[in-house]
Amino acid sequence: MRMEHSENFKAVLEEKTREAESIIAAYLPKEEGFAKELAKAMNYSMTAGGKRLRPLLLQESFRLFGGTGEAVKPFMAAMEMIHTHSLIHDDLPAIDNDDYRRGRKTTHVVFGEAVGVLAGDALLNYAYETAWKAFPLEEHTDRVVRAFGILCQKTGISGMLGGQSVDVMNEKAGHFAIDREMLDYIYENKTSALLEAAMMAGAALAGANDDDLDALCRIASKVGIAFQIRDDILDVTSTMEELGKPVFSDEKNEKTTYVTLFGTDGAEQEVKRLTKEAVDELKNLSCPRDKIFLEELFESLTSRKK
Ligand SMILES: CC(C)=CCC/C(C)=C/COP(=O)(O)OP(=O)(O)O
Ligand SMILES: C=C(C)CCOP(=O)(O)OP(=O)(O)O
Repeated sequence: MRMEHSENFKAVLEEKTREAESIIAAYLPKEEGFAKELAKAMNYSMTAGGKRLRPLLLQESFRLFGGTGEAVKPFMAAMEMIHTHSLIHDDLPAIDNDDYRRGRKTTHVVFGEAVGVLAGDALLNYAYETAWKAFPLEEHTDRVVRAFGILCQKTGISGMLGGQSVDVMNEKAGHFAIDREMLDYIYENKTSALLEAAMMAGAALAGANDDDLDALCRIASKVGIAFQIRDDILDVTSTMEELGKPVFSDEKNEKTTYVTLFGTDGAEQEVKRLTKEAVDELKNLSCPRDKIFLEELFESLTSRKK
């Protein structure tokens, strides 16, 4: 049976999301000068809302390992910039060709395709420029170096971009052309890699050791795959009003997903199994602070309605 979320969890989540929003807002590029249109396009999607999951995970694992200080803030903003870059590019005509995201017309629809491509690129680059601002904020600069390396590695060919490149092949292949091993590679990389980056970078900034980082990587990997499978399920069961993005997008692009391979019930079973494994491993993780919020967050994410 799924855990019912406490009223307290909902209130704490809202408060933490609001805090993440204000931290992100403080690092957005200024809309001025000749490149004003580019900054506007970058900020258009960054300010459209969204769950702010990756900054929340980063902040929470920083807290779990007793992190203090300000260096976590630019990293939180950087995580959301990387994620938002990925959404802007994912929606482009050359990839999913979707017109709505976060309840608004997509960036390329509003600003044109060229500015859409550039806004995605600029956000990815600005993410590193932003994370770099953590150096003067933390006296243990080795921690910042480590977190920075994690961000770079999990975003590129050995992470998100590697996964997305195979997902693009998936789109061209038609239903059932992709087997489970390849699908797991796609989900592990296009989706889990950023959750892993968030949890590992947060813990690295707090001074966690290699074993802790490995454990967080395994946990975030499972949560990420479950999160992506839930996204597949919502694509065929929810509505555009609820999600703020088009439904049946996977079908339109003839993508193989957990739903096409195993049906909605089979996909649900996988979400439950992965969530349980992630929560169990989190319970076994030894860290100085309580893990209750994170456990409830995992449960809420994988059973989410949007
Ligand atoms: C570098 C790029 C472009 C990365 C994209 C990463 C990603 C997880 C996109 C969303 O996947 P999706 O297409 O399954 O989800 P949605 O339903 O949100 O479009
Ligand atoms: C990985 C996937 C499924 C892309 C959407 O991510 P989110 O569902 O976290 O999107 P926002 O809330 O940030 O808009």
